[in-house]
Amino acid sequence: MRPLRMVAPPGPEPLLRVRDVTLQYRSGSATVRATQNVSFDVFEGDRFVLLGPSGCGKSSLLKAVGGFLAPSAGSIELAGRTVTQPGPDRMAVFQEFDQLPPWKTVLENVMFPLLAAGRLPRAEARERALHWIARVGLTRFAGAYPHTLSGGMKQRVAIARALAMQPKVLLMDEPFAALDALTRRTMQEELTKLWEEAPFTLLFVTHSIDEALVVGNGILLLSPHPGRVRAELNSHQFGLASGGSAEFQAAAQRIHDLLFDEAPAAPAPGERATR
Ligand SMILES: Nc1ncnc2c1ncn2[C@@H]1O[C@H](COP(=O)(O)OP(=O)(O)OP(=O)(O)O)[C@@H](O)[C@H]1O
Repeated sequence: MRPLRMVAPPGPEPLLRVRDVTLQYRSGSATVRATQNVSFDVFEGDRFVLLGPSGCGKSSLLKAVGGFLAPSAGSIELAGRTVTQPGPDRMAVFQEFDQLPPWKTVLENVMFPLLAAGRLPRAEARERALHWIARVGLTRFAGAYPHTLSGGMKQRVAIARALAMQPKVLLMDEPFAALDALTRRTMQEELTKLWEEAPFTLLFVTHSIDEALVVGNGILLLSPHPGRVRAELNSHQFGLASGGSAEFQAAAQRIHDLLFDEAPAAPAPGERATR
């Protein structure tokens, strides 16, 4: 299938520029190729989703943007600088609930990166952390330890901790995948609301088509292992309320077909086929 791409409007420079990135792992004498020649741009304030089947290299791409995995070919630039190592300008939220040190309270967890990065003196770090804890609705739990919180609450702490750092880009790797369906929906809603209150730039990995449509304003579809770009779609018209609509269902079906090669990919309005 030929990849589809949005017709790029002339505009500002991308904040994140990923170009022809091939990622591979070496274990002993074997080499595992995770992605091949993947390119995409993320602009400031985008909610950009990487969507694809298990093993297509979504997490590896996020790791590479995070600076934890060097491309074997291609380049990654953030704000015009080549990414070569991790940095506090890229904070990550993972799926695992144990990403919060259990011996630190919610407040201490959110303050920790601010202090470790030397961003703020303690009093200001505390004030900033309390602000973000309030933004995610956990003020009453500021003194609680992670083991006393539900999965959704732990993810909210992780989001507060990341956003308190005011990263250039927030990296989220299937952050809601381990939650029950209702909580997952609530978390998608809360994340979207946080973004609407004060937009940030998001790079979000999921293998749920519905989640991609709700969370993202742009979606990169990746082919199965090793991941190559299959299509890039605009999804800004969808919010949580549109979940059951015919338009939403049609978009979900179209993505499904593109991902699994089950229908000829006639370009939709605003898209064009490229090589
Ligand atoms: N540390 C590693 N060492 C060797 N191979 C790895 C490593 N991490 C990932 N891989 C391989 O790279 C490929 C891409 O993995 P990755 O986790 O990036 O995919 P994914 O799309 O995020 O999958 P999932 O949705 O299942 O998390 C897979 O074949 C995987 O087995």
